[in-house]
Amino acid sequence: MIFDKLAQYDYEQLVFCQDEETGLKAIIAIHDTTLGPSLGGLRIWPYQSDEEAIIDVLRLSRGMTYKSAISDLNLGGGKAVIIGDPKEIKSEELFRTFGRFIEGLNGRYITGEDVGSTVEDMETIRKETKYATGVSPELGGCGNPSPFTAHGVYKGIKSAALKAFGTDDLTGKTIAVQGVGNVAYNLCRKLHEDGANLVVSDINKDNVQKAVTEFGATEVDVDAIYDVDCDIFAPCAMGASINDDTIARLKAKVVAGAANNQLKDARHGELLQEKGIVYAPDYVVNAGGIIAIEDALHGFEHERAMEKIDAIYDKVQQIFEYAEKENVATNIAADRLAEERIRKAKEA
Ligand SMILES: NC(=O)C1=CN([C@@H]2O[C@H](COP(=O)(O)OP(=O)(O)OC[C@H]3O[C@@H](n4cnc5c(N)ncnc54)[C@H](O)[C@@H]3O)[C@@H](O)[C@H]2O)C=CC1
Ligand SMILES: CC(C)CC(=O)C(=O)O
Repeated sequence: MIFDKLAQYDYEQLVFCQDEETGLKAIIAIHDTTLGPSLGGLRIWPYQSDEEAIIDVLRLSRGMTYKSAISDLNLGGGKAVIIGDPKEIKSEELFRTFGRFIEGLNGRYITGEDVGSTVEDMETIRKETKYATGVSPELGGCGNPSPFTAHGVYKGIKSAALKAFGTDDLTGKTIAVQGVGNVAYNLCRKLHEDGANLVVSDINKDNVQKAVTEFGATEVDVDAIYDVDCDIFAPCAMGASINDDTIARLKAKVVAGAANNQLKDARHGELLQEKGIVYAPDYVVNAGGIIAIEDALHGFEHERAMEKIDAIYDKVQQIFEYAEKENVATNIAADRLAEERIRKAKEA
């Protein structure tokens, strides 16, 4: 059954890591290393079952293959999950044990931050392996990738706004932001500075309060975010938030945000298109973090990284043009362009 899952999207490797003493239960998924070593963050999450964790890490690792391919990075797709509540499970020894598992893969998988993991955690893992990124500038890293991701998402939102509204000026636009964690906090600051009206939801009330106080955001209940009368919907929490139920409720003309795997299934990109909603594919607009991390692999230069992240704006336009020309939904257009790059690399 596991092999059927791996064969479905041609995953290379799935690694289960267990350590009784520290309580470590981790899974590393390596989807594709055609373009280079697999790189993707570590998610720490209290999955309800092993099955749920496997599905998440597989979906996330495949997304990383496409993200690096479309972003012109020489990296493959991988991701890791640790099963557990990040507020309870963390310890130096747990991360060091995990680091030794990564070291055992000899560079086939490089880790970084995702939901539940921090710069400090990466630095602990780094004590056991050099294949841990997103570490502080003193250690040669780019630091927390979230502000870089936020910058790319901001550029992606503007690019999608140009397509939907004929202008990328966000002044007076109402933007509903689902989840105001590390990435969305930085994103909200930029949107607020541009004069957008923010409506936010989060299961974490402290995060909501910060956005309300600092950016004048309006709070809505977690489920009510889909019904907000807004111009732009920015999913910045967990995956699969764009599905049959929510698409029917959305009033926005644009969907663009930080979350990985926003579409429950590929067909939901087509449903958005049918509804006249401009969708900026998730892995295109949220690539700022991995672009900064990749830059740091060659000696981090902030300005150079920001320039590469700025290019997300044009990349999104390029995808819209391809989608129009080929008469396909924007998520399909992005997939095809990413797959084309991988195919060419295989043939070379
Ligand atoms: N941190 C990064 O650089 C990157 C993050 N991403 C993706 O962006 C998303 C956000 O990442 P981060 O900001 O780093 O994580 P985070 O954990 O700091 O933020 C996520 C926020 O979403 C909230 N949340 C969870 N479930 C929710 C729900 N049902 N409704 C509303 N809020 C909910 C959490 O309470 C938290 O505040 C994730 O999908 C992540 O995989 C993608 C690329 C890079
Ligand atoms: C290390 C991260 C910024 C890369 C990643 O996992 C992602 O983009 O989702």
